[in-house]
Amino acid sequence: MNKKSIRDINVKGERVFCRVDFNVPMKDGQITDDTRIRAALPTIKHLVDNGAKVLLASHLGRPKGQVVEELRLNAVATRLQELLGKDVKKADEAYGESVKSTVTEMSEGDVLLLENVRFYPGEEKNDSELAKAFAELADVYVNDAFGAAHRAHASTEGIAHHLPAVAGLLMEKELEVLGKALSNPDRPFTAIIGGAKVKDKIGVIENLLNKVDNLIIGGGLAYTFIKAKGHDVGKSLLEVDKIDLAKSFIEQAEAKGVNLYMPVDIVVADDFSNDANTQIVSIDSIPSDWEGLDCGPKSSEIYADVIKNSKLVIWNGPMGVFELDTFANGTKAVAEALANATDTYSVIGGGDSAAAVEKFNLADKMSHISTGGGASLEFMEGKDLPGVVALNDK
Ligand SMILES: Nc1ncnc2c1ncn2[C@@H]1O[C@H](COP(=O)(O)OP(=O)(O)OP(=O)(O)O)[C@@H](O)[C@H]1O
Ligand SMILES: O=C(O)[C@H](O)COP(=O)(O)O
Repeated sequence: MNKKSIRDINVKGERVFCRVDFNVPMKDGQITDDTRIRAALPTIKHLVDNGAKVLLASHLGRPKGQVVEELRLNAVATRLQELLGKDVKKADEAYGESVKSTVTEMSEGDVLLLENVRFYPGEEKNDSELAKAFAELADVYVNDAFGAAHRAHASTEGIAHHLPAVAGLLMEKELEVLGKALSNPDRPFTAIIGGAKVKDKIGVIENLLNKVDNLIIGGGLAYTFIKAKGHDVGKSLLEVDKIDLAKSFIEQAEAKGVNLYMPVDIVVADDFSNDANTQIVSIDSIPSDWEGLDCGPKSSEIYADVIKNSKLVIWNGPMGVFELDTFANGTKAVAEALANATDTYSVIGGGDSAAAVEKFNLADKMSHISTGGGASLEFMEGKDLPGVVALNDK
């Protein structure tokens, strides 16, 4: 990474404004998955152990520039305090006079969690006044929020123009793993792209077609490819306006010598529910009033074989509607193949693929699970992430 990190600077006695991504899933005021808080601990501990006064800032949800009581960071502060094993103070604002006076009273090694930065309209507008107000609280800016690095917001981008700005350890690790995969991959290199729609994955397929040896297409987007091959898809998810694009991806793969794998069989259902009637059919015989909701067992076997013979696999997007157990087998088979492939370095793009490996209790068997859904997708598309670009070069 050509950006400075907290390892390159001395933080003793410094007030550090550290942007983290504590955008954790919540239900009835309780955190249902604290992975993102755990992932930020190495950076927070580094800052604490090296005598910084640590101000943590994060968004939670999408409150759209106003205070939403359920989206306060109080539960996050409590969980962080448990995980860190030391006091974490929580401010009810993210900047301003009362926060400033709290910061004045901080000692080296103290941790203060600021309020949800998206309570302020200036955050998502990347308002320079708000960025300055955040910067006034601190001497140094650290960005450890890889999950929000694709957003050019006041606390992820704007503030970096007003303070010395470096990456945290999580940010550094994410960029290192994903960066190596895209620039200098161990081969054979396989990408597995699933999820709902072609539309959301155009950029990533385009970019990866120039880099991978194998491309596996699954999930809802596979049906547009199956249609492009000339088969009827019944009531399955189909993006009519993307059929030509799918055709061109199939042609490009051939021209570039990329092995393109699509489902050979699928699980079709007469209803989008766990109790639907289902059957396994070959892709050339999808019944007209049924919809495909998962890859079939033959497809899973082929995919598992490709995975086993790969040195590096990047996975983004589930193979079927894994949230419903009836249609989770294809996604589970891919997760299990990755878990069993001990010579394969497995990188899980965040979002639903990360949720799927958690659901199947296989998270600890993966080499790297990204904390960023949208951010890892944009990175894999080859886009610059504004929250990274704004940091100081080495
Ligand atoms: N055959 C299918 N028909 C309809 N929906 C499907 C099908 N296969 C997968 N899905 C749905 O696609 C959704 C995931 O799609 P999405 O494109 O958001 O994936 P992702 O990129 O992993 O997620 P994120 O955007 O959170 O990173 C899941 O909710 C899943 O149920
Ligand atoms: O959950 C995420 O992907 C990040 O925290 C970014 O959240 P956002 O999509 O609301 O900007």
